[in-house]
Amino acid sequence: MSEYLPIHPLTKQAFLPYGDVIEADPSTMRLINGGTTERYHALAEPVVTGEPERLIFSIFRGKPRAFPYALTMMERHPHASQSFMPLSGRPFLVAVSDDVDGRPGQPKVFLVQAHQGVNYFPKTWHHPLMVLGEVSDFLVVDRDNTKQNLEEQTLERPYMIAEPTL
Ligand SMILES: NC(=O)N[C@@H](O)C(=O)O
Ligand code: NI
Repeated sequence: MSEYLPIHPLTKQAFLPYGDVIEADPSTMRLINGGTTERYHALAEPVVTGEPERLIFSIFRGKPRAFPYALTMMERHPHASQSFMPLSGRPFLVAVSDDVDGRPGQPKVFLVQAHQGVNYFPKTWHHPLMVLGEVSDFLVVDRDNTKQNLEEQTLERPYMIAEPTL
């Protein structure tokens, strides 16, 4: 029987080794436009290395995952960050791993609230988008020419995720 992984709330601190949390953090807020707009400044920094140094915006329309869900693989993007910001007002799941001699270690699972997004650092092992409940759209910033920026690895053993209580 595969091990069930706990689902953690997403916090900046907990996600620090893996990427940025994109949310309206009051400590980053600056009033602009004559006080009519709150700018939550520099929440994450998209990065790209290696030709073509081209970051693009895309929309991912993801289908919901069925639970209990088996994590059997992880991926990473060596040459760029990758960010996901929910557009459909629903939470989603992310799973990330430390790198262990070039392979993904045991995944950590986080519940991302509808007002939060994530920006994976380059080379962060993560599972492809995991949507909850209904088809959901996400604004994605990552590197063009994804085929040369994708490394996938099967996990040494599968891990299970139970359906999160929202
Ligand atoms: N392959 C692709 O564009 N998507 C994945 O990178 C993902 O993290 O969902
Ligand atoms: Ni990815």
